[in-house]
Amino acid sequence: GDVIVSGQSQGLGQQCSTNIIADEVKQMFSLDKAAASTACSCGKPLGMAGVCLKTEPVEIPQRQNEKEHEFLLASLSQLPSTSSPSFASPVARFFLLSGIAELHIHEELEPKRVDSFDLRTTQLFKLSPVQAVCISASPEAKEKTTYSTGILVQFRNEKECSSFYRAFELAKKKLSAQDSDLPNKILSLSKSTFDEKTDPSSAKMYFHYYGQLLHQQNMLEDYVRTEAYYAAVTENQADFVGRVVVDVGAGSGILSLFAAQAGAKHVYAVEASEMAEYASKLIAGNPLLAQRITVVKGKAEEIELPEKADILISEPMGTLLVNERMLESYVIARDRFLVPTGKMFPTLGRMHMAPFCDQNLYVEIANNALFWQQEAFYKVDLTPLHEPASQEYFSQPVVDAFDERLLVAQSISHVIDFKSVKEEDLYEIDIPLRFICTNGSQIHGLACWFDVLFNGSTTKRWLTTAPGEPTTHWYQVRCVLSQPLDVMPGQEITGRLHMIAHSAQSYIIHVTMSTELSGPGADQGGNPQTSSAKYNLKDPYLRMLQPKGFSLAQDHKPHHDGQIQSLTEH
Ligand SMILES: C[S@@+](CC[C@H](N)C(=O)[O-])C[C@H]1O[C@@H](n2cnc3c(N)ncnc32)[C@H](O)[C@@H]1O
Repeated sequence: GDVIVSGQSQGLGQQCSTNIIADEVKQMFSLDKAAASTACSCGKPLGMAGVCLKTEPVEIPQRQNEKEHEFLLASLSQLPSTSSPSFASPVARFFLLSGIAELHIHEELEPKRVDSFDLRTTQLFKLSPVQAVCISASPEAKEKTTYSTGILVQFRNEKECSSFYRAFELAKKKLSAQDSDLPNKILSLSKSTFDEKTDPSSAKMYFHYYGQLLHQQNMLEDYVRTEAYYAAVTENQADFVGRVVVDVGAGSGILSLFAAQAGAKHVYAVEASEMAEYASKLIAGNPLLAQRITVVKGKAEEIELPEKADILISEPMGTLLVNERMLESYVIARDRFLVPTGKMFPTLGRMHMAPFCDQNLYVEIANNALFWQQEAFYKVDLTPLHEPASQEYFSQPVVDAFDERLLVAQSISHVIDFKSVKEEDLYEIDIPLRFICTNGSQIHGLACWFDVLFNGSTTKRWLTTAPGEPTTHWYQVRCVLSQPLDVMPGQEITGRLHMIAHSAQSYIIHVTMSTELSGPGADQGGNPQTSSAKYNLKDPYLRMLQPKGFSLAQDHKPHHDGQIQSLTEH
């Protein structure tokens, strides 16, 4: 599914402490890699605040009622500071006692002088694979909800950084478990990967959207989508019979119900929004299946389940496959819950790209900015804002269903294998482009769409959002260039699609396309040209012709009678 919301949320109340910490971190450091280039006297590269720290993880044997994880550190100092390190040979120790979880820092040979951080109000931010900053609320600052104590940690390598990070998360998790009084072993951690990388107001708006039945209905009524899932599950019953299933982002619970219909032993329907309540209601209303489904309200990154899953089912796709950044939650759920030999439905996704020619679209976008060309708008000259307005319009990815005949080259694709992709791989997606133009025309930009594969043991099934196929609620996406390119038949176009994830659960997209001098068409007079642009996938231009564009797909009737409609097979 996809949430297409533009603009900022209003009146979402007070920011949570996570945001306050994140803001303070941003104020304390410019998070610019170039700033961290100098070296410490010990020869290690320095962090942005000039701290170098070595760690040697040492597991301390468990004592009665006490668990400790200890790290030997090379050096460490407080932030913000340019002063020399506050400890010459510091040791970091995670101290856990009933109801207390603290990070203790002390001098290696002088254990009595301890700086302690209460883990309830302490956050660890990874700045890079070998660098982290630890920010804590000082007691007097707590009332003012500001965070003032910080240490910057530079690790010798990724492994040591990860092991410190894991010990930190473990200590917080243990604290949470101690505090938690929830039944069914369901506990929420104080802070998760999701919270760390997501702007709270974006998350609030996102889960509010999915908490509404009308938006779940919107997805259920996309029969191309729903039929594809139904068919993939039903045709691969062997993958579900007697198996434990986790439905990641269950929404209304529809996929959990499909899995239970296919004979799953038990399904955990994990849903973070208020929709979890409705899912429980819907599932309870289907009593033959209900006894094999448990709704777990919470984020896939945070909830705990009593057993591992044999199969994950999910619909985490957004516009251009990756919008909403829910694929990351799917991958995290894989790492947390799926047995190593487990299956994922869907199993992989492909992004497809091709250059297109669409003069009408180009003129329409250019005309949107014409308003700002008025020289006497109530006697005010608006023209100084024409150029920025035009840039703004061209920075919106266009979402609509277009005629496949507008494509001027064979598409290329980029595969994301959900079974093996790392969560971090989705933070930045860099795709080299190379096309051979089939006809001479103007190129107005890059068209993109996606498909996903359900690699069942019995049947392989694709769900596609390609132009020319029945339209889905994802439509297609086009990045329009303000400077079109002229091409000859057979001419080569090269370039790059570079997508960088941001905390509002979406991506900034950079597109560069160039015509080459070489190649068969080049000798027919084409000039080398380059055009590039930047788009925010969070802020699309919704250009669907009908309010429910995917009604084009209504020839795929809802499934009522046990018959499976035939869908596109690749
Ligand atoms: C695209 S909808 C799919 C709903 C349902 N599975 C279906 O196919 O109709 C995605 C759902 O996942 C939920 N969701 C998104 N991120 C989540 C996360 N990290 N943990 C749990 N639920 C999440 C959303 O609230 C939303 O209901």
